Amino acid sequence: MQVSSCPSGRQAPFTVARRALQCRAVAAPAATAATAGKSTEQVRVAVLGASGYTGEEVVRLLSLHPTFKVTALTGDRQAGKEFSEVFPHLITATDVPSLCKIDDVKWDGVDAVFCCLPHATTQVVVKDLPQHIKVVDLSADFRLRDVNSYAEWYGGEHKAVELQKEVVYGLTELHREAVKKARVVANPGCYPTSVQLPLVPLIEAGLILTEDIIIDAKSGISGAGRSAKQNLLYSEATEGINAYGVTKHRHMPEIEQGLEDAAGKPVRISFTPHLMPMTRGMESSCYVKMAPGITVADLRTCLEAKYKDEPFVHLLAPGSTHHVRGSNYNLINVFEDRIPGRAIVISVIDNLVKGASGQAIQNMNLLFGLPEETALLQQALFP
Ligand SMILES: NC(=O)C1=CN([C@@H]2O[C@H](COP(=O)(O)OP(=O)(O)OC[C@H]3O[C@@H](n4cnc5c(N)ncnc54)[C@H](OP(=O)(O)O)[C@@H]3O)[C@@H](O)[C@H]2O)C=CC1
Ligand SMILES: CC(=O)N[C@@H](CCC(=O)OP(=O)(O)O)C(=O)O
Repeated sequence: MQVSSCPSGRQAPFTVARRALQCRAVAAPAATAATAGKSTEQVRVAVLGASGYTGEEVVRLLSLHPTFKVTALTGDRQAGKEFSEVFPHLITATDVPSLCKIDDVKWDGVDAVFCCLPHATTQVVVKDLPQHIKVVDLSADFRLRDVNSYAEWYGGEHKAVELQKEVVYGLTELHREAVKKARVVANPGCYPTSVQLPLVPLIEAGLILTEDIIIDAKSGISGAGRSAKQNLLYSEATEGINAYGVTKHRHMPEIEQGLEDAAGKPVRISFTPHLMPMTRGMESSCYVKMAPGITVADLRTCLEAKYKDEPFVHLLAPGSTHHVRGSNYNLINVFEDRIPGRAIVISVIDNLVKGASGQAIQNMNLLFGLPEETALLQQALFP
């Protein structure tokens, strides 16, 4: 099967084109932001749920953003506190407002909202935001197009059915053009990001079969958020690996929605997530069956062609969470299985960055006409 005109074979490291893209992004002037049709120097940003892990990560990454200025931060139990009291490590984030309750935010002083609230809480908040505000929602509340599916997997009726119809699912590399035109973006879940980025192009190209996809995924503990839970106690999470949500994790319908769009037919996956004794990082090992006559070189050629100009997605050995820690990168690798006709696709991200806050900023940059990479080109922290 003809899959691409790109050279196949070895993993391609950075290309000249990518380097040029990255340099351009760093030099981008702040005055290019456009909001509600008018040019503006700064975009005023509210982070809802800023006392949680993803909210903190948005503020940390925005400390290097030339255009987005934080003008409101909310917390629930932590409301009333200085942000620096809750997160003393953010040395330069001293000019940000203190944490307030959502009801106390002055919305006419806000152009953009990063919504980092728990799911179910989010729908009611986002639905009532003034129309001039652009929103990237990090929760799962708007990710499933089918509100009945939402009710089934999240255990409650959808509370913003009309708004759901206009929301764009923002897996940036795959939905960039739709994101640019959106007002409200549903930021993908961390597991769905790590799985869809490698598998969607392979399914679209007809290179892998959709009948027999097995995903063995692992997440760092920060994936569960900052609030106290018994299974997250050091004594119960360290020195062990815990499979959870077996056969019923709520990221399954989200992954299937993306793979079904790519396949044009129903897809059922086998997906098992594991809680790993590490703070950050996510690794998804995807076991797939190749279409007749297809080789691993074809899979690699397809992914190289798809992502050759993308700043954040790279085909690179060997696929360790150490290589993406604190960064917005997704590293993918493809191996030939010992069982003939099968391949193993490994994908790693940082759950809090490409899996949440980094991708949210990537999407928000697009909503305001900014270079997508703005404030996101940090390399991974290693070791
Ligand atoms: N952690 C991750 O890796 C990822 C998380 N997500 C999603 O992002 C969202 C945020 O996750 P995360 O940051 O980890 O969660 P956290 O538990 O760390 O933070 C939740 C935040 O929401 C606030 N909050 C909680 N309940 C309410 C409420 N009833 N009203 C108003 N504010 C409230 C908390 O305030 P306070 O602490 O002051 O009480 C806190 O600021 C969730 O929907 C999560 O599923 C998505 C991808 C990855
Ligand atoms: C380790 C851990 O508990 N991870 C979370 C996923 C985090 C994420 O992306 O979740 P949302 O869909 O809620 O946004 C979980 O499995 O529920």
